[in-house]
Amino acid sequence: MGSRSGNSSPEVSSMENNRQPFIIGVAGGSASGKTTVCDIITQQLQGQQIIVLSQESFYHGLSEQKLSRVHQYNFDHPDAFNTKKLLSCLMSLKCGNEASIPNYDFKTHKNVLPERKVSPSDVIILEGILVFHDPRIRELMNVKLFVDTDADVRLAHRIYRDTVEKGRDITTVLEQYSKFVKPGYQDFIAPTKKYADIIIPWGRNNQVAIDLIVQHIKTKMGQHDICKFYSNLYVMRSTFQIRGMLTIIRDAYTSKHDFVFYADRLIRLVVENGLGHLPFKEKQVKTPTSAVYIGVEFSRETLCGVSVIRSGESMENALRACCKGIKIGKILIHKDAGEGEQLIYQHLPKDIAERHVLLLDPILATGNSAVQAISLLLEKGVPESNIIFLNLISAPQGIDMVCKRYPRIKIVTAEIELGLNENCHVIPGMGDFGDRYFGTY
Ligand SMILES: O=P(O)(O)OC[C@H]1O[C@H](OP(=O)(O)OP(=O)(O)O)[C@H](O)[C@@H]1O
Repeated sequence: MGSRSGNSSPEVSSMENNRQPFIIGVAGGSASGKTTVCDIITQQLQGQQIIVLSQESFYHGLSEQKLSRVHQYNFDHPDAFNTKKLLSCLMSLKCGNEASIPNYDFKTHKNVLPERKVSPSDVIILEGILVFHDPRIRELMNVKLFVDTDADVRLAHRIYRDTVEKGRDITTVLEQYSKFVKPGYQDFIAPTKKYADIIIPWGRNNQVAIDLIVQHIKTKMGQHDICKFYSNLYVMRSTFQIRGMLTIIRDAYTSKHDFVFYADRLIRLVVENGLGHLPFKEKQVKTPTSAVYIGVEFSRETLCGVSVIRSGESMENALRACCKGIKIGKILIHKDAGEGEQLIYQHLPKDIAERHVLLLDPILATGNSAVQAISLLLEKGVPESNIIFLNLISAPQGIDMVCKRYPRIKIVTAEIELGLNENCHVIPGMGDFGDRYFGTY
């Protein structure tokens, strides 16, 4: 039983990873304004190659029998869509290959040939009433938006669209609405709202919501791009819990007590995540039901922590809680505007060269402190590949500096920042972490 890398993230080669597009899902009820949202996003993401796919292209063509009773056909049910085909097209584009998109004709309700050939692009926007319904499709999306429009507004849009623009008669439109559209929304579409990263309360002039969405997408795209570039950078999978905690500790008005509480919770998650990158050995145990469980075992003797004083010390408790009795060394780096960073204190385990090192510092800004700390560890004989740098937030500039200089160390972070301001402070950041955590402001 050999020792293996316990990397929990999917291993994707950087070549494959480099071609992966950024996928935005836009869901919402019929006539909710999805197309307008897609248009605005497309306009604002200038400079990117963007393709917009509509779930409607993936409607199953109707047989003659179904066509003869087309008014009885439920176009608002998940089974109306060829989800298998949609999944294969998205997978193909995600892997950097061309995809063949069906050509659904709304007049004849048939798929007509030829299919539309779509080339891989930087961004794919997939819009449709039920694009969040299938978990496999949701899983492929980098950002999920739900356009939340009041039912009466949606109905009014739909009546206008179907009568004025499509020439249908009002009685049929209303019948279809009460029989299929409304129940379809309640049964299948509204329940997918919970999967959205952002719920857009829609109105024609909702500029604030749009600005926020575009900023969020740009941030996520920045993260996506930098992750594509550096295969040794691991950004924790974002959940509402994690974003909620980050929202609290980024908020300038959060009390010291809450700051410490939520920073500790997040730090614990980052530490657990970092531990997932350590080597492990397979281990079999017998369970109380006398069954055999084939698990894994980590070797604690070959591990230590090193905190960068002072903010890094806030991460020590979490590491101790996860690894009882772990040795933790310390490094103090003094920042001097004139002379740059200087190492002024170090206390490290004597046998550090034989250990895997979890380097602790909650903020990666310019990367200067991290470079000082890492170069000391290398001087002490720690192999570069044995260093895992754990932090809460990382600026792209710091990531660039560390990853370029030390391509074999791993960085585990909860979120990537927009950048640095003129004072080299992380933006949006969370202020001076040490001051807020230790209450020294
Ligand atoms: O990537 P860099 O540009 O080097 O900046 C990151 C450093 O800045 C912060 O420490 P700070 O100087 O605020 O000291 P403190 O931890 O003592 O508060 C942080 O904890 C890092 O150590």
